[in-house]
Amino acid sequence: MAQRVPSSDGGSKKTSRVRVAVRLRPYMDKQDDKGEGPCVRGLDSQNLEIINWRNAMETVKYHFDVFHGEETTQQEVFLSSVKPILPNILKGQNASVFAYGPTGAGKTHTMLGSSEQPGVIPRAVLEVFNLVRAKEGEEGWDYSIGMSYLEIYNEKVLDLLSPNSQDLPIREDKSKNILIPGLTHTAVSSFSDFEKHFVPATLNRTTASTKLNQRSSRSHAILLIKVVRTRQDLSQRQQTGKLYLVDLAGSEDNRRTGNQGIRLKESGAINLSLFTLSKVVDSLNSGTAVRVPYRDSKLTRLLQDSLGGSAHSVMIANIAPEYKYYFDTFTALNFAAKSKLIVNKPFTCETVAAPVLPAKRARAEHDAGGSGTEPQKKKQKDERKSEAEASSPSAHCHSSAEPSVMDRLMALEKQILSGQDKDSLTMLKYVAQSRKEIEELKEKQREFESKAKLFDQLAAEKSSAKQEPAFKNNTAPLQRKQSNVIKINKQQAVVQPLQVSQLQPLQQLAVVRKQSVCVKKKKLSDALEPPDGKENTSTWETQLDTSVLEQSRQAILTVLNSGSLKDLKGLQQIGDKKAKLILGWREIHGNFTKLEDLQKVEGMTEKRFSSFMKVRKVLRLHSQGFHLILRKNKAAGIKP
Ligand SMILES: Nc1ncnc2c1ncn2[C@@H]1O[C@H](COP(=O)(O)OP(=O)(O)OP(=O)(O)O)[C@@H](O)[C@H]1O
Repeated sequence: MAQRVPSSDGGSKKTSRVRVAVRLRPYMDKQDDKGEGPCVRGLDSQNLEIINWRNAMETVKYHFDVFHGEETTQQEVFLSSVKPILPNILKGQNASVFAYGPTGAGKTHTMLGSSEQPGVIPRAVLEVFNLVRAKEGEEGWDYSIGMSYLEIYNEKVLDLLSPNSQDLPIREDKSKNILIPGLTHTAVSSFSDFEKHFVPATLNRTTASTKLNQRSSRSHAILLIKVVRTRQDLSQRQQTGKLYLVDLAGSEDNRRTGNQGIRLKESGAINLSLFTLSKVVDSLNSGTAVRVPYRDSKLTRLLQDSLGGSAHSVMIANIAPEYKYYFDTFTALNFAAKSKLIVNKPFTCETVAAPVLPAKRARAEHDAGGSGTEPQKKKQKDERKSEAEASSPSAHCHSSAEPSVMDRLMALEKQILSGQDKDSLTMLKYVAQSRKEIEELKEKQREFESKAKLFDQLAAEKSSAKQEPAFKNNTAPLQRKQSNVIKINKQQAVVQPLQVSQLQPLQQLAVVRKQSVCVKKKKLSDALEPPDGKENTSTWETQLDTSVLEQSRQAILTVLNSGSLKDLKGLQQIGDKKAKLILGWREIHGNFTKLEDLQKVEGMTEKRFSSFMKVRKVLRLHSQGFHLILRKNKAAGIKP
């Protein structure tokens, strides 16, 4: 059985963190039915800015390992973000590349691409074959390559190489390797052999048309490439390196996708697993969590040995520039900003087995992933050799569904082999930059807080003075174009607080309290709002049961920390805008530790906060008073 052993090249001592690249897809006019222009744009190779949804005159800046702008080619994405991690697989280490982002933002384009523009998957697999070919015979190792391909659809693990299979279980062995018993693992001897299996299997992936994407991926597609290297001497040492290439399903806002029925169910499963992924990222990020919730979704369970644990990971967060993707883009950027702080510890997955009889050996290999018997391996090796020897593209003729892919990849291969990989130096820079980036994140947080203060001041003074943009660029400021449709929507979105109807019974309550509890003969509303406008808590708050108050505070705190947009809007005096502000604050700062933290949320002035608290207390009084009325009426024989 494969075991984790310290990497001979010292890999276990080094740490490598998840590299985060952000890719902005080109602006697609037809997707922007309101013609509002882009809401996000790149500043340089690592920075981008997005319009601040709280104030369209401002932008929020983000810094990532790499920013791929709209013009970036598939090859550039591969060279800078993926190619550098691939050699680790040949050393028995794990690597993973996953594309994250809202539906329609370009994940499948990035991972799979098209026959004209092949994406990360075909390029990475081709590169693995090239690396193996270059190593073969050297250093006394034999190599074999195998593949599995699966999708997670509605929380079911389905084998794309064997499409009629049932939901497969996910297991973990003693050495914490993730295994999927029953999953097809096919030995592949060449790139064309890989393509023969991969292309038809891709068509088995569950896709459907949604309002936002005509061919939307409804599942997480995970391609596993396993490289097994076996020592040529009698020691039988074997190392297994895994490469996960993951095209995640898009994060979706069902109000925009218009999903219903089965689409809605799929969407629920997609969002749940992505939510768990973000929780896993959060836990890993904080570094303090006792339990990382990998087991809460199939996706995170499967990625367990490639995220936050053992693998060299790259996340490509895909974003779209159209305004209608704004909220998803903002969420994706915040998710990605968290992910870049995860630290992975590379390990080598190696077995040291006693020499075994050929039959037993074949079985052991089958159990470890079906990397093939000795004659099979020889065949693979021969095939790889003959492929290497072949010089003309016609030598690579194959029966795949899309032959042009192969020709283009052959041309690509030549290009890559002759080109210079500038990325190794860049990789070194990232290590030195990590500390700096943490500081920058803190700085960004401080910036947010000072902006929030400024906003409060301005709101308080009701100043009509024009606000300065938060980030000055030489380029024209990024501003949202006016759209009539938006104006109408905004009006529709205004939620009128039900103050009159909910505060109405309070008068009765105050009277009841006066009679039954014998408190000061003072109107409750007077106590809540004394003439000087200051809250006189000592006169009325002390009349309440403090434990009830505390329970109430805790309940609100729970909603603030874990409530959805809808839950937040369910709180009195929290409308759509404020609920979003709270979500935004939570996204950036984490949980509220006490209710008073709410005042840190933009727009939540001291006065507003105090009136928010008053309503809470009033409602609590209301409920206490209501029970008192019931009790009193019951005693007097009055039916409710
Ligand atoms: N960088 C790009 N250059 C050109 N076209 C792109 C780019 N990125 C995406 N597209 C196009 O945008 C559309 C949506 O992209 P894609 O299907 O890859 O999105 P997705 O994020 O995978 O969506 P879903 O999650 O719904 O599957 C496609 O037509 C794709 O060709």
